[in-house]
Amino acid sequence: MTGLAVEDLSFVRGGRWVLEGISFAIAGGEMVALLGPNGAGKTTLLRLVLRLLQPRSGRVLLDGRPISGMSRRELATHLAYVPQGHGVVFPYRVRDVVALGRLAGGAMLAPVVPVADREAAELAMSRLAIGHLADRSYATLSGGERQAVLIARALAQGARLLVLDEPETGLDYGQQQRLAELLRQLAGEGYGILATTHDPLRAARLFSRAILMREGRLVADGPAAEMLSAAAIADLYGFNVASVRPA
Ligand SMILES: Nc1ncnc2c1ncn2[C@@H]1O[C@H](COP(=O)(O)OP(=O)(O)OP(=O)(O)O)[C@@H](O)[C@H]1O
Repeated sequence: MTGLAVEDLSFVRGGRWVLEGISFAIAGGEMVALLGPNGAGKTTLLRLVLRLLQPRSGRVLLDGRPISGMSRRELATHLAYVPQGHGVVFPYRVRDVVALGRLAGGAMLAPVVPVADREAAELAMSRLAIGHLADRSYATLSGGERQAVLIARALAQGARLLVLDEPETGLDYGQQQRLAELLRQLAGEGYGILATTHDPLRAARLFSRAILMREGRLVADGPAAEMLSAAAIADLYGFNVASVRPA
């Protein structure tokens, strides 16, 4: 199948099963939220999908091919990662950070960035409406601006599956709305989207599907509005349903 498939994935860390028997698939056009309490294994799962960790058993496939047999370059043509914007910060110009997305796809480090790569970077910046930031230092940007730059970098990469780690963290309300609109548009164009989030009420509105994890296991997978009912949220995070306010 096209898209991402995770098959019976398990991972052991320090003699402890951190993930067990995780299976799901994401097709182009799907917007999938990954939720679960702290320590549920969400980051570990993303790192396995990105091949930054090796599973104890099971496998990850992209467009039907196991990622274990792909070169880094091939992997980057299928899948782009948007980390949290407040990680390590380099004092590069924004246009150079976005152009780095092209390097992931195998463009050569050259004194002059090839025209096609420069154009892909410019297109991605205009898509995110950050052209005015092109010559600013990434280190001086706000959290929301950094998030937009990292998404532009992922789009410049050309991959059709986007994996985002808590993309709304640190964004104000307006920026959250703009991010939501952009993700919807991308899904409408056939991008597959997998994002971790700690906000089930927003996830229920924004995402078409939700995957819920607890203690290293997948406990539910289905339409977001259905999976993230007040009762389901209370059960997942372990508190009284009466304290969940409607969205
Ligand atoms: N580097 C590490 N060394 C040892 N244990 C780790 C390490 N990273 C994560 N863990 C443990 O693995 C388990 C899964 O962690 P993971 O970070 O995947 O969870 P998470 O769902 O992403 O949590 P959070 O919502 O807090 O980010 C947890 O029990 C965590 O303590």
